[in-house]
Amino acid sequence: VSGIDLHFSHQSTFISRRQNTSPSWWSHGELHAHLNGSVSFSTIEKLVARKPHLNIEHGMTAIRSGQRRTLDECFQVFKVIHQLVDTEEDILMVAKDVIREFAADGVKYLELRSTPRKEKTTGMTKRRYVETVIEAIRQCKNEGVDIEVRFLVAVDRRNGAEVAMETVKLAEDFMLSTGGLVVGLDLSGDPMVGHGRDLLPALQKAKNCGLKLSLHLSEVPSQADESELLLNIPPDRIGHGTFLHPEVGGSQSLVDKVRKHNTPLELCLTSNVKGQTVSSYSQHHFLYWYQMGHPSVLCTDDKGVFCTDLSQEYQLAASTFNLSQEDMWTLSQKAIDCTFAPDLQQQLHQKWLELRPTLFQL
Ligand SMILES: CC(C)=CCNc1ncnc2c1ncn2[C@@H]1O[C@H](COP(=O)(O)O)[C@@H](O)[C@H]1O
Ligand SMILES: [Zn+2]
Repeated sequence: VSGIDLHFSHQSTFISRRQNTSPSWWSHGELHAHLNGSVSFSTIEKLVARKPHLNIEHGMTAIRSGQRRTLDECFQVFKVIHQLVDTEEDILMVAKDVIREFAADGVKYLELRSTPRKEKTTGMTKRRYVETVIEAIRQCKNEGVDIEVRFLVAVDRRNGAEVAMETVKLAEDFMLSTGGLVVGLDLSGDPMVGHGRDLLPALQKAKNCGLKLSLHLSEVPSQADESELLLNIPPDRIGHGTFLHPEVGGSQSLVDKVRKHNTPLELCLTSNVKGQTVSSYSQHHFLYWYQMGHPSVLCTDDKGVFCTDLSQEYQLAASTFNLSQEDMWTLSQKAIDCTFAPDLQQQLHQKWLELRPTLFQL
């Protein structure tokens, strides 16, 4: 059975089971979600209706079950979505929809990340971009959506050192002015473009001013030197880390650095399989790190683009690696210790314990 077949069959199991039970599977913390990659089908439809002249169809914004794309093709998808999301109204709608959808999936703690964008044609500035996401988080809170949301400002590696430094300053301003809603900085973007050495001063500055750092590292095989360098900062979490270990062309020295600092990994099964950096679910590096007892957190990456959600990622991990409900519960519980909101951790642990009995009735 190929990974994709597995994916498909689990999706049906997941849907039929979910109809009869509480929406919460193992209680969820989502720590790696790019805002514009998380836009659902129904939100895309609303955006397309607002901008019919763009002639964008849903097939251009999502990679369905059974489909795989090269990394390059995946990054083209983000360009299409960015065309659809280019005003403050769009950002507000997209962010609120994404937050509500994670909540409906049972996610109780969400760290969203997004790259501030300036759009000349609509007058949107990077500052207004971040303010609008913060506004969406506040509105959801006021509307009683049952989820805690924090925000990471993202640096797109393609834009170079100067933009990275500006983004860090913006993130620092918002960290200080939002009462703790902005908690960190993400480094993402096409891993084939740019080099982390140029971004080191900006990342270092972010760390020094108290922003937590989550860096996409070794997402492709050619990044070993960059990872050596960036792991010295050290980051507070690692996105993907697909090619860190020696068996896939990384090195023991990289693994040792990650282990020395006990740096948690954010692992996104569907994203890596559909983006073809991992050949099948069973080959995913989740197993390598999980067997080592290293902190590993299941995440969606881009739930809209990859047509998944966090429950489905947990279900995939459980069936692919033969994990029990108790294992999954522990995995979900340990994710709490990896969040960038230490002020919430005690409260989240309490919430997870309260939800536990309902989860084991499945
Ligand atoms: C192509 C592929 C397999 C994607 C998954 N892996 C990724 N690797 C690096 N950066 C990413 C990935 N997914 C999303 N992003 C970043 O998130 C952005 C979209 O969300 P946003 O506009 O920042 O709100 C993309 O433009 C890109 O900068
Ligand atoms: Zn990512």
